[in-house]
Amino acid sequence: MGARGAARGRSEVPGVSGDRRGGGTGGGPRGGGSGGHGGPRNPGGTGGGPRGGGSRGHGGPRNPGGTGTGNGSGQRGSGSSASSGGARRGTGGGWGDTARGGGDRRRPQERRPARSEPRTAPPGRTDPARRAAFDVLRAVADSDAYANLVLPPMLAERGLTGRDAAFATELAYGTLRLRGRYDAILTMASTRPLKEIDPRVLDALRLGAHQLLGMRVPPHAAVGETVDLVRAVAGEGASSFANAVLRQIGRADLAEWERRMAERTADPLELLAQRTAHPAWIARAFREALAVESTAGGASPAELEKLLAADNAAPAVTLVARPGLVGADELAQEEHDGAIEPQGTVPTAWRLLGGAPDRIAAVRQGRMGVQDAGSQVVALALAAAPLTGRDEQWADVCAGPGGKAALLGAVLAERAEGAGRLVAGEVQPHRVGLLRRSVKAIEQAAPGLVEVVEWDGREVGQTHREQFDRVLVDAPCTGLGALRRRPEARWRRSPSDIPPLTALQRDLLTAALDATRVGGVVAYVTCSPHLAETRGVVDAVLRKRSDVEVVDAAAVLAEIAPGLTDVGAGPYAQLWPHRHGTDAMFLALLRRT
Ligand SMILES: C[S@@+](CC[C@H](N)C(=O)[O-])C[C@H]1O[C@@H](n2cnc3c(N)ncnc32)[C@H](O)[C@@H]1O
Repeated sequence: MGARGAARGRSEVPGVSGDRRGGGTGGGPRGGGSGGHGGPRNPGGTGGGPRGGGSRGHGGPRNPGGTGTGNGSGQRGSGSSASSGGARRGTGGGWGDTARGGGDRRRPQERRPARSEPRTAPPGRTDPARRAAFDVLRAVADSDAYANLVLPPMLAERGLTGRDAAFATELAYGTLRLRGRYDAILTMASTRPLKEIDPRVLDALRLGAHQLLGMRVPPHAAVGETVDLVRAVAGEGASSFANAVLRQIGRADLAEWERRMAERTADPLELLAQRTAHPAWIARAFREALAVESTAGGASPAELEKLLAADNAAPAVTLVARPGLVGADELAQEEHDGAIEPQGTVPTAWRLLGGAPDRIAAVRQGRMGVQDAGSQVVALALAAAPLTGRDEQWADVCAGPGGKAALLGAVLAERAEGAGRLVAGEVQPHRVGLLRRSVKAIEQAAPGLVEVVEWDGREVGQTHREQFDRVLVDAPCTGLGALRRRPEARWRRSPSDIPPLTALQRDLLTAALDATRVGGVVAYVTCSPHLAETRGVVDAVLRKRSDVEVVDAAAVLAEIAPGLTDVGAGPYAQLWPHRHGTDAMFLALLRRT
């Protein structure tokens, strides 16, 4: 298991008491998000904080790279600022002084504190929204916190709502997401190497850069407020330095900074990675995966750019209507009321049209849930893969927090008419708790159908030898396919995370195959397109076995979601945010022979 899997305890951030455990994933990578692509209750993976308000409408014209500056990563959609988004766009379409309201309009040098003031002012001395964004960045850096778990409780505890909450959310998430781009610009604008800058000052500079280049905050406000923040957290000397650097950044627009980046960076991939704010190793891994998974015989640079840009845009909130638990009439009524619309390609998927998901009764009751459409369709594919003989004993080997288990349970309840059993196992105790909550509605509709267990999935081959007809391995992975949901995730990962994860993934897949009866089907799923975690794992396991055949995943997907085309070269399927509007889910379907 990876290093970040462990529980992370309570927040030490001032004014935050939220749980930022993130959950880890065994492989830890996805943290709170790990069930991200699956979990109806997955706070980390589904974005947090006000949605909509900040995300739409302020990336715009100043962002020619097209990478957007979407705010929250989306799936949760608290709705608290959904309506404020339009208002915030206001006259200039940016986050101007007028939109922010209040605040000291004097020039930075006119706002120097009196000599008697302490060098480090207490929180609250600065603009509260900017201070909140700053504290989130510090929590991410210092305590390995997950931004989308830290920010919402911080906003609540500090009484930041509406526009201020949306501003803080966009500022924190946008800065975290685009950190690589801003660091490249800061390197050019600063007289000091970044590694010699006080980390607190560097985070504030990143926030300032995002206001200047990504949020269309008027330069005097972006610079002045950030300099105040630096003064409050690091003292007068640091504030002069910050003032000089931010003024330098404000002298050029993003297009000009990108032109300067291009002058300094010879490697086109590294330049693209910088412009789209991705670590170069991730951009390279995506390029390789696109090349292998492309039916057109190799990915074009333009397609890679689209993929990287898609990571920087907040995804729409997608809901799952769990079969048998939500009727067509009820869905039609919600659609008629303007609450949802069909997602378009995945039959169970619905797009939330604003507000918080729990405004919908079926969501409150667990009959619907928040779940990426890609997560839905891979679970549906396991349920639809052709199979002869008995079809009532199913298992989900890595089930927490339970998004896919709930969908599988609903399908099985409909299909098996009382005879079915879904064993949903998870290794982390607190995720077992989340899993129990996720399947509650299934339990009510079909008592006894779902059995939730705490287990190490690597052992199911021995403990449940050849018992199951269908088995899901939704493996712990790097989560590189869901970066759009987790602002800081791309900077946390490193290539060294891959080997321990792939070892775990191979073990889990091997165990799942051993736990499947002859003729039964296993779905191996990751929300990462990294070839080492996808084909690499499946091929390595298949090389060691002669009792497995590959089922054409694209053909199964074509049956259940005909609109979902271009899913790769086969026999596996790879979904992509820029092609399918889903997380980058990988699916392999394997039959025991
Ligand atoms: C990708 S998540 C699963 C998401 C889930 N299927 C859903 O849709 O909500 C992977 C899960 O595997 C769990 N895990 C990691 N190592 C495991 C192991 N050895 N046995 C069982 N579960 C494990 C992690 O704790 C994590 O909850």
